[in-house]
Amino acid sequence: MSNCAAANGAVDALSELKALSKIIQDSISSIEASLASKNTEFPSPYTSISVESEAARMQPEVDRACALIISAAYQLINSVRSPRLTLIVVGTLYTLSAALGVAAAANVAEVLREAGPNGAHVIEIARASNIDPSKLARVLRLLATNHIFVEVVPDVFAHNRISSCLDTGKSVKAILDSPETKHVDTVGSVAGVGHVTDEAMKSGGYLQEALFDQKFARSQEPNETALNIAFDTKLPVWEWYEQKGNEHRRQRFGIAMEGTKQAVPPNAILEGFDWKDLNEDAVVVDVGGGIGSQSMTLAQNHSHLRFVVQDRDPVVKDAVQFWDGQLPGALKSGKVTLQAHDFFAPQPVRNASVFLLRNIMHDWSDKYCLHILRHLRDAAAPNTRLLVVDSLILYACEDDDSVKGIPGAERSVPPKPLLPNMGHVATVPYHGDIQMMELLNGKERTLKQMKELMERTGWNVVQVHQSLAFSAAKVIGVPA
Ligand SMILES: C[S@@+](CC[C@H](N)C(=O)[O-])C[C@H]1O[C@@H](n2cnc3c(N)ncnc32)[C@H](O)[C@@H]1O
Repeated sequence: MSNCAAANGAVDALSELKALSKIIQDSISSIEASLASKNTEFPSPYTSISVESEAARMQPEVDRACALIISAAYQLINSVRSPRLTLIVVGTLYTLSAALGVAAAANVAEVLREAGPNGAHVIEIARASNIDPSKLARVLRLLATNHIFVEVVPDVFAHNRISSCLDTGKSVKAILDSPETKHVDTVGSVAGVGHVTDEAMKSGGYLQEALFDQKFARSQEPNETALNIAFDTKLPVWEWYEQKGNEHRRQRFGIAMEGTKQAVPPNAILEGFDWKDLNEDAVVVDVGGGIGSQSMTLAQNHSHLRFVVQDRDPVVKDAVQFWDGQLPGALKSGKVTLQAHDFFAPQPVRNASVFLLRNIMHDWSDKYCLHILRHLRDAAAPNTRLLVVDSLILYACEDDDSVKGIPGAERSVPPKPLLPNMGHVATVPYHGDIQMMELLNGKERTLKQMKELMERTGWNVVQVHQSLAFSAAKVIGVPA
């Protein structure tokens, strides 16, 4: 058809399919070579997840090859599948999110772990949550069809590698005895599934209404969003979390932030910034630090640093349990301080070596980010550094206007015919972008947009650390 974009070189269809499959084949060969040289194995889809079994994927060259395979394979699927069918598949993807949410809420993963490798009949699985087995079977079958769980024989389900990540590690009895503390002392990825398949997905159902509403459409306010329509509230999400009846959601969200570490190399915060070069007792202020999951990783790896984790008062209270459980003594020793602080008020810490803002800028529209950054600039000493950790969004096309000249700002270009932003493998930050819009009128930004906000508030960008993963890119600023 003549009115389709002639983008990406517009080669003939079969040549494009061959180019994509060559990317896949070359990447598999590269994985094979890397693993042979390090004597490691690629994890089977039928083994449970563990830190050790993810070792292969943690090798940068394997990670890069996996990224190319994911993008090329997804592009290949969309090239060969009927386009009308693709729209139906994408339009009904919410059923997959809903099914995942049900499986997590019904503690299916914990039941199956306790049942062992042969799995369990759906009647037994459903008993633990007292839900209808025939309906649960359909939910699990949709998931198994999408490679989450395995249907071993009709109506009998067992774990695979992906479904094993839905396991909190707690016993079914412990969860049923205290459902409200299901996520406490877990790695947080199941809490993350709960967050995205509950308040986030439900808000997403009202995105059209929010974007076409005359008042909400161009709003920068955090309480004029799809979430406000979905949950019939006038409160911004943070205050809504603090309402009676929402305690479990607030606590789950805090633990879900700990879980975001699992979506990237778990120690991603350690990379791209010279933490070890900071002086003994240098103060890192984790602004809007949640329960302090990033500071926790830093404290566990850099014992010479001090941390002030700031957040809203109820979150700071949740944080005490987290620190006492994971790093006993840190609070008592004074190495770590938890502080209730509103980042729209003047910053009380004036001797910070680092102001860390992780997953904060993306929560807020430009108007509010400028306030946050100005308060930090006002409290900065000459040698204070601002470390913004967020996703950096790329256009889905080539971008001649991108930032140049700052160390780390240049991006490598993927082989054609992959999209310049790498396509599907980089999709999570784009999901996050829409999620920020639904929940808060926030957004993920390009490096150029981030740099502009920092410069308008007296911060010069001096270094960038790129990452395709969600919330793992770093932008480092110094006082101008
Ligand atoms: C997306 S979470 C990020 C948490 C943490 N930085 C991390 O990456 O794990 C955003 C945090 O900002 C906090 N927050 C929201 N409004 C705030 C405010 N006005 N002052 C301080 N913290 C706030 C929320 O309670 C939440 O913990």
